[in-house]
Amino acid sequence: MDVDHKSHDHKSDGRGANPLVALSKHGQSPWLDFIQRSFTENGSLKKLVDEDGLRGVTSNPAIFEKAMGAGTEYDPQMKELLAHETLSAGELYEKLAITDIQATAKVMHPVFVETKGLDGYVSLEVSPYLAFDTVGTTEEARRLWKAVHRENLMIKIPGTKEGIPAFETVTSEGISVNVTLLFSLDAYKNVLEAYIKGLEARHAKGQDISKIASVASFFVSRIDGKIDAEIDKRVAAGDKDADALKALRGKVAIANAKIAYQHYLDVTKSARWQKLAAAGANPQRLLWASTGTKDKAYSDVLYVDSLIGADTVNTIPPATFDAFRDHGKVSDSLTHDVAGATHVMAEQKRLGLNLDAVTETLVTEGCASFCDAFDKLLGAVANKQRTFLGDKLIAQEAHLPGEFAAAVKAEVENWRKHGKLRKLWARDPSVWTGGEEAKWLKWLDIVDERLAHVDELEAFAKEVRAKGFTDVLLLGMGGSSLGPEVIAETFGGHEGFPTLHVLDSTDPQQVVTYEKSVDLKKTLFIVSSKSGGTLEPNILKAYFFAAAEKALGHAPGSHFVAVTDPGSHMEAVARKDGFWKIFYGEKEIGGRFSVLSNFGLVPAAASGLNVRHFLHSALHGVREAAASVPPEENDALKLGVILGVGATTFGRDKVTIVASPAIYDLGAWLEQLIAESTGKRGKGLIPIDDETLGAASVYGKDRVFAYLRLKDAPCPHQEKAIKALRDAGEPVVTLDLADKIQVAQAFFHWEFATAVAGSVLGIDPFDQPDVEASKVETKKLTNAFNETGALPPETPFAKDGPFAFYADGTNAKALGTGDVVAILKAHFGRVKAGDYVGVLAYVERDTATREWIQKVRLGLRDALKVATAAEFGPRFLHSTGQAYKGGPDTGVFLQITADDVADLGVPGEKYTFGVVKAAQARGDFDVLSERHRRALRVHVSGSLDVGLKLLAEAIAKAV
Ligand SMILES: O=C(CO)[C@@H](O)[C@H](O)[C@H](O)[C@H](O)COP(=O)(O)O
Ligand SMILES: O=C[C@H](O)COP(=O)(O)O
Repeated sequence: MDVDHKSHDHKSDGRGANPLVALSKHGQSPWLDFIQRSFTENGSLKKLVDEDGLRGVTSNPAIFEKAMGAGTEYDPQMKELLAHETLSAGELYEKLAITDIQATAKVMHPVFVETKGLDGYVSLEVSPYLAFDTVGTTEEARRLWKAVHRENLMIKIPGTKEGIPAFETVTSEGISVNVTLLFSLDAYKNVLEAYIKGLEARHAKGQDISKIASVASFFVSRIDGKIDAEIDKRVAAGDKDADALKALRGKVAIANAKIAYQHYLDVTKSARWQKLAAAGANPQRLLWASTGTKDKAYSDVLYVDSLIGADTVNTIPPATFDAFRDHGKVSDSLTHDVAGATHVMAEQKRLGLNLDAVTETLVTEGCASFCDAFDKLLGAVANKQRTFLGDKLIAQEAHLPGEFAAAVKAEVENWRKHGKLRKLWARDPSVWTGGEEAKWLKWLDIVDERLAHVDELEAFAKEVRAKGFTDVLLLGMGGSSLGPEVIAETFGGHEGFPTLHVLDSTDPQQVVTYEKSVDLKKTLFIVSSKSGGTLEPNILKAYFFAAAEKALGHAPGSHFVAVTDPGSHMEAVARKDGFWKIFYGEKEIGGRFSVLSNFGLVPAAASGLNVRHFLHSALHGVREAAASVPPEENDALKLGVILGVGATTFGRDKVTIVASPAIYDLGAWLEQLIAESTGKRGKGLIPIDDETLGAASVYGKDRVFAYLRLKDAPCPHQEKAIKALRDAGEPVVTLDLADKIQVAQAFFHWEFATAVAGSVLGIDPFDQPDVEASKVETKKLTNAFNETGALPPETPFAKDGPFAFYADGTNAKALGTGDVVAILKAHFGRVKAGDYVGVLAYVERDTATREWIQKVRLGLRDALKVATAAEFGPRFLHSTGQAYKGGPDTGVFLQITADDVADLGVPGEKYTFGVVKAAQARGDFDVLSERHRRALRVHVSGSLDVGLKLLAEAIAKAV
């Protein structure tokens, strides 16, 4: 086509009638099967209307793919849109397409007016992903009809089994439709029937049916493509019917179309139709689509020349349009030799060419190829979008060894081919185990939802500031504390706002340390518990409520805020105690997916973080992971696939988190997300956080490194070590954050990746069966304490100096009764390649103990060449504890408990904080033992400092 706007060289230039113009004299309207922005804008389209009698335009996903997929024509609008809105690739595409459709509709409108609504249409197709979804198609048709808002629009709906009822419904609502992808006579008959029914329904309601137009797009050339190929195959194989078969070459598609037209004529003659016609109904014309010649042996205008008839449309691709202008032959070909067409149809049947099966395949293939084109198109849009947004987005780059990369590619393609990403967003639990997953997916929408209400959080922030609090002390565990902790550690203090502290321990000393670090009279307490029933936040609330009351000299409710799910026990407590405010969480979001809900946002706002800005960054993460961003371009999905495939195919299940110092605490949140979501039923990922990077030689072949780098403040040691790991062929995924605020984006990115990894692993990422198990064991022990005034007695299997050793029978037998070094040697001697060691310390988590545990774990890693986890109880129980108990049986655990220097009472309870912590450690240990894990507990008596020093020395000697 003269897309370059060259002058036409056709018979209207003095060499006779333009065949395109002549078509209308035979009742056929030539439409153009093509759209491109520049073609519309530069006047080329109008020229076709003026000179060639063009009377309509059609588009489809493949056409838009060609238009938008390459070049820069659409860039200015993309940039303009992205400057004002945060859009997914699908939303962006749709806006571009609608602009094109509206511009085209404007050019075609005079035709619409002139032909009194017979022609002048432009078609826009519903998403090809919806081809087998009646409800989705119906909704999308309504939405696009409204969004484009042009009387000369036709919405294109595929004529599949599912598309036809949608077509009938929207016809009855007054929407003009082009039913596409029709290959078989039967499907066409059903479509025409649906059209009539839709009109009848509307007419029965007394509504106008005269403004509805419709065409049925009957595909032609693709039929010959398939049938001819079969003919050629059989002829080449020496078929006995070779001559008869050859006689059908290039004939079946046209014969099929001619017979369809006969059906049209019959129906429009019927009394039923005449009744509608009398009420103003327009017939649904047949539109010949796929009319470009594919086989060079045929005339390049075969599918135009042969299909001319009254009340029909031919949507002609550009090259064929030009060819027809040049040498098309106009006659009433459609009704010519119908008997011959009937004979061809009978012959194809007799010769077993099986047109029915062919047309069925063509529908499936047609839908699939539009999906492929749409994937390509959206991929191109997503790519551009990423370029235009630049630094506003986290940049992800994966460095994977060849085999690993190939397996990831294959799994990503599997997601694309099976539309799994769309299923995930459609909350289809079959993405995981087909269980309860759909009930836990509100985190997918929470950013949009919270942004819509962000002014409430901003008002809260203002009030907190006005009240002059100096500190905010958040009391909560796991999902209710780790997000706030990342916010506190990453963003620090804000001028004029209180400092945020997060307490997630029952260690009496740690509770006291926090109490002393704040001014109780000027502290805002945030009691944070989704379920509202978790032991720790309840007893911490009891403790600090009493302490604040004492300090203030009056009921301290006005200094307390609760964040909890509606209807929880904590809500009742907050009401009873006159809390200043209660903020609600979403019941359909699990704790570890709750950071972008009020669980993260309320403490963020209270500490002065700009929550609007924060949520806006998170929104980029949401849009980047959207259903419309094809898997290959969808970084969050790819990250999940890398983690899942790494574990399932390559035994690389230790997700080693490396984060730049300024965002280091993200690892603590990630640990919970990854471990609690995936570590169950003997499978899962084991997150390894905060393990200072070593040389490649200290690692086994069981790691995937996730490097979260703050672009302008990377750590030189990490940079060097990561480079060395990459060079050594270790798998490394780097996520570059241009700004700390992108921690918000990282939250969503990882939530999404974790959900995807869960799917690859074949588990439900939203439950936590083994966390519950140790809560139950703990409860039994605290109940026993309340009844008897003591925890049930226990006997060590060995003792050495300040150390007493505990284990279940099997473990104790394996470890013997030697001295501390011998026992530890036996314990760590059980570590094999691919295992990990967990050091689980139930002591105060402070600088000294953190340094101690780091030193110990690095010593273990370097000596044993395995991954190590360094955790503090009871905090990790609500985090990695799930995977240690429920995940792969590759953990070797050293639990450390100690005498408490001083204990603290829990108001209203017999037990103390010390008792609770001891019960938690024992509950944890009991479940580890029950699961036959390799677990040893060492209890340190006397001075903790001395005990830990001796223990470190013993460990060093043992390995
Ligand atoms: O369905 C309509 C118009 O209603 C067309 O846009 C239709 O999609 C196209 O003609 C075909 O997809 C083109 O098919 P083909 O030439 O690639 O076989
Ligand atoms: O991760 C969740 C923790 O177990 C705390 O649960 P919660 O928010 O219901 O108190």
